[in-house]
Formats: sequence, C-alpha cells, structure tokens
Amino acid sequence: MKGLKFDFTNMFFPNIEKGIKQEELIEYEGKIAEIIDEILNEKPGFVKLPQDTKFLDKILDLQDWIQSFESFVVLGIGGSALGNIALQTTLNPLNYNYMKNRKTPKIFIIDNVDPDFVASILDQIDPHTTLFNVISKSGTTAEAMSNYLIARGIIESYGLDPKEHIIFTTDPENGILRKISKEEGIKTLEIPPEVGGRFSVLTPVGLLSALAGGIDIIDLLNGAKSMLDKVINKNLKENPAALNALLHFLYYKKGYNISVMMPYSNKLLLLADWYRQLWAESLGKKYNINGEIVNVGQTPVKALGATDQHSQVQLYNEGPDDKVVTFLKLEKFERDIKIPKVHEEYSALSYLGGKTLSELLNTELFGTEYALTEHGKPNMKVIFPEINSFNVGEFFFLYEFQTAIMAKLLEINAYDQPGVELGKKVTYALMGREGYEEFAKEVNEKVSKKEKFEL
Ligand SMILES: O=P(O)(O)OC[C@H]1O[C@](O)(CO)[C@@H](O)[C@@H]1O
Repeated sequence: MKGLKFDFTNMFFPNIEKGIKQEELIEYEGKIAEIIDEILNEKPGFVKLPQDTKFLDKILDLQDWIQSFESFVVLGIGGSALGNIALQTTLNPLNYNYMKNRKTPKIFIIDNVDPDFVASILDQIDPHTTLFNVISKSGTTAEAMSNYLIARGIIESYGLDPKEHIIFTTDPENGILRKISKEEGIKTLEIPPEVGGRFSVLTPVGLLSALAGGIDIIDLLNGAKSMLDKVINKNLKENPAALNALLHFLYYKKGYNISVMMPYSNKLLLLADWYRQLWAESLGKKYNINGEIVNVGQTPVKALGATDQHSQVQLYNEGPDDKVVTFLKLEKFERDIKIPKVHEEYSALSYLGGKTLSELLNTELFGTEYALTEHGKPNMKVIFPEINSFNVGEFFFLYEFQTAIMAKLLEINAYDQPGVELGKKVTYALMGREGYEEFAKEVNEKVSKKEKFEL
C-alpha cells in the first residue's frame, strides 16, 4: 500500500485560548503559496533530487560489486550516516536481505568515535570480505576521517588493496577524500555540492548502503517524487508539508518550542533520529534583527510508543504547553503475534487473550493521542499503511520540504550550520592540527582562568 496518510484533527483547539483554529489557516494560504514559489525558484539541491537521478546509474553499476561482500561498513556522521541508519533499520531491519535471489552483505554503520562502539563493530567483520564506504561531504570531518584511517590501517596491515575494499562518497571536487581518490584510483561517488548533508539521504550518501543491503532504491526515489507533487500544491489543505510546517510555526509563535516525534513502531524509530538533525540543524539559528540578536529553533525530541508512555508522556500531558507531538503510526506490521488465552480466570489478564500485539499497540497510540488532546496538547499523525521503500521515500521528502517551508516562515537560512564550527575548531586545535596552534593557546588560556567548580 503506497502513500502516507495524515491526520491533523488534534492540532486544532477551537475552545482553548492558545489553540489554533481551522479558520485561522485561511489567512496564511497566500503566504504559503508565495513560499512554495520562492522555494521552487531557488530550487535548493534536495528539491531536484527525485527527478535529477543521473547519479543513480553509477550506483546501480556498482550493485554486483558491493553485494559481493560479506560486510558493508559505512564510516560517516550526521547527515552522512543518520539517513543510512534510518534506511537500514526501517527497510532492512534484519540486516540480511535477499535481492535477485542472492544474499546481500551485512550492513554496519559507524557514526561515532566511541572506541568501545567502533571496536565492537570491527570485531564482527573480516577485512578480506568487507567494503568500507567512507562518506563525508566536506571530506574533512574528524570523526569520519579517524574511522577511515583506522579502516585503512586494518586493510594495509592485512596487505589488502585499498582500491578493493574502500569506496568514498564525497564532494566532486573538494576535500582530502577527493584528493586521495584521484591519487590512488579509489572508487568514489559524488555528493551533489548543492545538496546539504542533512538533506542528502536520497543521494549516493544514503542510496549506496541501501542498495548494498538490498533495499529498493528506485521505489524510494519514486516515493520522494510522489511527495514532491504533493508538497508543491498551493492548496494548503491538500499539502501535508505546508500544513504541518504552518501549524508547527503557529504553535512555535505561541511558545511551543519543542517538536516531539513519537513512532509507534520500533522499525520507524530511527527516522526520528534523522528528523532531529534535519529540524535542529536547519532551524536552530541565531540572527541579527536591527542590531538585536534573536535565537530561534524548535527542539526535536524522539520518543517511542508504547515505551515512552511509561517515561516521557507524563511530561507531555501535564507539563508545560511547549510541545507539538507527531505520531508515526504503522497500520500493517510485517508480522503479528496473537496473545494466547491463558489465565482466563483473572479478568486483569483475560481481556488481553485473543488480541494481537498490533491491536494493543495501536490502541495505546489512540489512548495517548486522546489523553494529549484532553489535556489540550496539539498532536498529529503521519500514517504508514505499511513500511515499504515508497512510503519511506515520501517521508524523507515530506520533512525535507516541510523544513524548507518552516525556515521561510522563521525567516532564516535552512542550509547552513555556523553554530557547529567553534566546537570543531577547538577539537582541531587541541588535537594539534596544523594552523590551529594560536587558537589552542587561546583556548587553554581561557579555560585556565576560569574559576573551577569540580565535585
Ligand atoms: O558529511 P560531512 O562533511 O562529513 O559532515 C557531516 C556532518 O557534519 C556537519 O557538517 C556539521 O555537524 C553536518 O551538517 C553534516 O551532516
């Protein structure tokens, strides 16, 4: 079953002062239409992706090679890994997939430099039958580069040919990975320069490991294409991205500065991790209005249904009016389990007998949305009829376009991330990178002067 569905019913509260009323939307129809035209005129790189798939043939040409390995290891971070993780956990959860009647490699994604984490994955692979996909748009990110050096060291220690066990996904021209690939003839795929990292899941960044894992990347792009047609619709009530961006914006202006994404499905859970980078890094910005510094952004929070009904939902129901909750609902699970009719003598248990877990889970979702609504807390549903590549492709493109609209409403640039640079610079300086010596002195001096408060 193809195509996401949406339920915005519980985003409207006609009888609550802070609630949005449906009739308010009409005022924004014109503004949203203008914004959609602006985005289509500016045509940010991600908007071109569903049609502009010239890179697709290069990926498909590699299919036999990448699927010939036992293990396929992604080395990246942020936008160069979160989409990969979301794709694998959603569409290849058993991490063991058959395509054209043959086994595909086990996919691993190393997206941090925690030595225990990295070591635990390296323990599971045999370098002789492993392909490392080093992904970095800038080609310089310390975490991806460190893990690349470790992988490279392993390959060389076994006397293996790097060209046979490494493929880079990086900028077509710039960065150290591009330089090394030219010098050594290491295969590379290109990240379109005009596509930002957190918007790059539907480029070779996300698609190569998806294909390696046996995921249908053609249908993934078809889903994105389908959603493109829906999100450029000027009729607000037929455009899920525009309606969701506008509602998040209107609530944000009323102080709802937290956006909770709560999948009621373990397979859909890590879509929320991908969403967190997209929403936080695109919208969390500081800017100057007539000399006044303004900090904007809506904090994305991940929750899991039903698990977080026993963790965060107390806060959502009775805490401050500062959250908009998005449920990801799955209608048809791949499997189901019937609860047996045992202990029928106990009414506290017997009501469960004969029911299925999916019935219980989605009843719990209804219970949570009912309670939130009773507490006057805005909530909406993105509904997956089932999990397939098409629907996941729709999801990615929906939120990418929604982010672009939300940024326009906030009047900020969605595509830069100046706020991450200082932390990186301190790391380069304290790790002794050439050219950062003076800055290292400045940092150490500033820190040494601080009054210590250590327990
Ligand atoms: O793909 P790269 O250049 O290694 O960057 C990885 C991530 O680091 C950032 O540049 C900053 O955190 C993200 O925007 C990006 O997704």
